[in-house]
Amino acid sequence: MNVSIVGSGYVGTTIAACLADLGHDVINVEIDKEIVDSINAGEAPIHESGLEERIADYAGTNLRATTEYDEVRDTDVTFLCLPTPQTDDGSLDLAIMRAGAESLGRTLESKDGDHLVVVKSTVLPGTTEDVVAPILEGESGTSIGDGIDIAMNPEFLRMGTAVTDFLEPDKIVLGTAFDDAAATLRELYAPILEQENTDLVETDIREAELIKYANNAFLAAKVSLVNELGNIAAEYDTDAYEVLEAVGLDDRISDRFMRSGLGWGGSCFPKDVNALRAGAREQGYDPELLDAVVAVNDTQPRRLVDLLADHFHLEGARIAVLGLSFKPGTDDVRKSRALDVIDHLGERGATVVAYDPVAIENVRPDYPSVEYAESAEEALEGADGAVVATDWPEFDELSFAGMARSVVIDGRRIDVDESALEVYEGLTW
Ligand SMILES: NC(=O)c1ccc[n+]([C@@H]2O[C@H](COP(=O)([O-])OP(=O)(O)OC[C@H]3O[C@@H](n4cnc5c(N)ncnc54)[C@H](O)[C@@H]3O)[C@@H](O)[C@H]2O)c1
Ligand SMILES: O=c1ccn([C@@H]2O[C@H](COP(=O)(O)OP(=O)(O)O[C@H]3O[C@H](CO)[C@@H](O)[C@H](O)[C@H]3O)[C@@H](O)[C@H]2O)c(=O)[nH]1
Repeated sequence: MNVSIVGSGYVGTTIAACLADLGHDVINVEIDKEIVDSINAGEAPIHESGLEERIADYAGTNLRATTEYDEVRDTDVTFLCLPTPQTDDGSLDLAIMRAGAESLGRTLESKDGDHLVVVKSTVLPGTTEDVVAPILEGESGTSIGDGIDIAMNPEFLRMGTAVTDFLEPDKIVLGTAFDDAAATLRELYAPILEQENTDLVETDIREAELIKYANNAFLAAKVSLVNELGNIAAEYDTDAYEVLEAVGLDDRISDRFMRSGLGWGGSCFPKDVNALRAGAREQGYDPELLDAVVAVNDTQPRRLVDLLADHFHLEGARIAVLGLSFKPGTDDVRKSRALDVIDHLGERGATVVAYDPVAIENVRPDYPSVEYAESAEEALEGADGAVVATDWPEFDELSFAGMARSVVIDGRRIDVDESALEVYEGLTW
């Protein structure tokens, strides 16, 4: 199938490479020329396991990138993978979606033959049908259902495991209004749907939109609950990890998303939970539980810095921050909890020396006063204290020997030889 993908960020690039892997002819339409050049040169524009080799394999054959929307006309299906950020008040900002839909609609005005537009971005119920569809109709002069069809197909991949999550998902959700669109998408995803562990959910467009938010709200709430239980466990001087490992044996609860600590960050949970809260309020419902989910999450970085401050004055102290990305396996630092930790340390007058295996360059421009080290050992050298902000596997079994005082506060539960340290404290254990 000939597929175009508008927006080549974390999602657009990953799904383009994966759809090329499934044998489709794929073109990425992206306004950032650096990303376009990178893909066409066979290089991954982001750090994501399994992406580099796929882009290297398919670039120039069945995977291309361009800044020109015109090439969309040679394809049958277009996925909109554009950002849907939050506004200052937390509500969903659709400005980029609107602009992308306008460009796409104008392009489709001169297309012969049918075209399917699929919203992949995370959007609140009603957005696809009441915002995107009218723009497409207005710009193209073609009615939905009569030349252009529209569908909503939310994406559940995670950063760090994006390629395998896309190729081996638990479920594929297809929100459609017309049978033809569902049939086209079933054909596109056929190799994935043939897998035993992938469920197909066929539903209406608005339900598909809400499934994505409900999914993320559930997972974010689970981590916040686990963090609240962890905070309580620490007050009782008990180990939350032991407690929650036992709780997770109940298959109604499951052992996944049970890691307590610094909380959730990233480009999705924060903005999606906020958009759902704002959307609910707009609909006249007060989402008290989701408000609490965010409130618990917001307290964790400060709690971690408070634990450090119990051992010495932070004013003038040299603190190593291990990990900057919002989770291991990615260079994405959007809403990373590590940045909140750095902010709190800065407010209390500490000097921060930070290390991350891949994310430093994404932090440096916004945090010029932070010192950056080339290894964890270098960051720890001479430091008065250290905090673990991201659970990169390379931090397991790390030597803290070079520290001036080995006071280590762990926000992520890495493997540490506690006996070699003056102080080792976990945020929730
Ligand atoms: N990142 C994830 O893990 C993830 C997972 C599932 C769903 N989502 C959702 O997918 C959507 C995209 O997320 P992302 O993380 O890939 O965003 P991103 O910011 O990484 O990428 C978006 C890309 O779109 C490009 N762009 C902006 N305007 C454009 C235009 N008019 N035409 C063409 N390209 C344009 C940008 O330059 C950027 O490269 C969001 O709605 C997000 O919530 C993200
Ligand atoms: O037990 C856990 C699990 C996760 N986290 C944190 O939660 C955040 C999110 O982690 P994760 O969900 O693994 O990464 P994302 O890439 O943000 O993926 C989420 O957001 C995506 C974008 O919407 C969805 O597609 C995915 O299904 C959803 O898991 C990170 O800061 C993690 O450190 C914890 O603190 N404890």
